[in-house]
This record gives sequence, structure tokens and C-alpha cells, in this order.
Amino acid sequence: MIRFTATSKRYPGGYEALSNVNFYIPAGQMAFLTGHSGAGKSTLLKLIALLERPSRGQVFINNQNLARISRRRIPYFRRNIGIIFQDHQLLFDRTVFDNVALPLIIAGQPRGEVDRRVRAALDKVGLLGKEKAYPITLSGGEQQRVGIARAVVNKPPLLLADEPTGNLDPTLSTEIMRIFEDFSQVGVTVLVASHDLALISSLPYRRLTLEQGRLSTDSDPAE
Ligand SMILES: Nc1ncnc2c1ncn2[C@@H]1O[C@H](COP(=O)(O)OP(=O)(O)OP(=O)(O)O)[C@@H](O)[C@H]1O
Repeated sequence: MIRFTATSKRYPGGYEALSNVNFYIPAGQMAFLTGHSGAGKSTLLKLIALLERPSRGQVFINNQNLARISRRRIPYFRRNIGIIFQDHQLLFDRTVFDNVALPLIIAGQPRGEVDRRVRAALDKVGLLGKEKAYPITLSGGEQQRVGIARAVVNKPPLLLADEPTGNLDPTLSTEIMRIFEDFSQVGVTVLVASHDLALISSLPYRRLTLEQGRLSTDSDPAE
């Protein structure tokens, strides 16, 4: 599903954020990406979402070489990826329903389909009944779950999360991880960048560790 082959990323200032990274994550796997601050975790996720391009090497998603995707086709490619950020980037002047509906409305889905899918997504994250609420009235954990519902409302086969539990206490963090596990169990590939080692160590998933842009370890407790 995700393949990096000798992938490097040098930013315009000359800083090499990723150096010769190689790994493969099969479809349906859940994995963590960890490493110190500045190790290159966000950069790696950005290369997958085509928010940045590698300076050397390749990134393949579903056997598709991302170098072959033109700028014009990037929005269509991104519909295959749900992205969750630490600061969930919700619209505070819109209801929960409207926040989650946004990707479907942009994709031109008919109203009935939007209603049905938004409710299904809110149900998956345990927020049915909060459709009319405004994000400001929700707790941090609930806001993060709205962000997850919005990321999955298109049913993307791939979910990327960048520090999704950064602002949450351990109990809420565990709840968020459980939601990701549920998606992975129905075949969604999930890659979570996090430096919460206590949380990661408590879960039986593969762990890719970056150290100054290099993949220093790749360990899978299942093997
Ligand atoms: N657009 C950019 N231009 C120049 N340098 C950048 C850019 N984005 C990131 N960097 C640099 O690349 C390095 C890796 O950054 P990245 O955000 O990928 O790390 P990270 O592991 O996600 O860190 P954190 O855990 O602090 O978010 C950092 O030194 C950062 O300053």
C-alpha cells in the first residue's frame, strides 16, 4: 500500500529532513511512525499526501508512483487519503455535521448521500447526536473525533494521523487509538505519527522510528 524506495527530502533551505528511507506497509496494516521532534515524521506523511515531493527516490501508494501524478490530479488522489492533524483544524463557525460533510460537498455528493455518510461517520466515532453542536462546545477528545469523522467520511483506504493524541490525556488517547484500530480491522491502512512512546508501547503494532531523517528501526511485535 505504502512504499518508500530510497526516498530523501531536502527542503529549499538545504536541510535534509529525510535521508534514503525504505519501507513497505501492506494494505490493512496499522503502524506507528515515531522519533524525536524534527526527525522527519511530518515530512514523511506530507510525501504520502503529496503535500511535498521527494527530492530523491520514490513514493508508491497502491502501486502508483506519486511522481507520475500531476499537480492537477492531486485533489483526486487525496480523496483516497484521510488526514488527521493534532490541531484537527475544524471550522468553528460550522456545526459538527457541516464540518464532517465538507469533503463530501466538495466532491459534489448529492444531499441524501451526504446525510447518510455523515451520520455513519459520526456513528463510528461515537458522536451521533452531536450533529448540531458547534465544535467550541465539545471537549478536546470529542473535537479530535470530529476531525477523524471528517477524515473517514469519504471512506478512504488510507488514514494518516499526525500526533492525533498530542493534546489529550492518556484515557482519551487510548480511545482515539481504539477508533484507528477499528478502521484497520476493516481493511483501512493506518499510519500514525506520534512521539507518545508510552501509548505506542502499550499497543501491538509495527513501529517505524526515524532518527534525524533516517529510518533507524523497524520493529513489528507480531513477527
Ligand atoms: N517547509 C520546510 N522548509 C524547511 N525546512 C523544513 C520544512 N518543514 C520541515 N522542515 C525541517 O525538516 C525537519 C523535519 O521536520 P518534520 O516536521 O518532518 O519533523 P517531525 O519529526 O514531524 O517533528 P515534530 O515531532 O516536532 O513535529 C525539521 O528540522 C524542520 O525544521
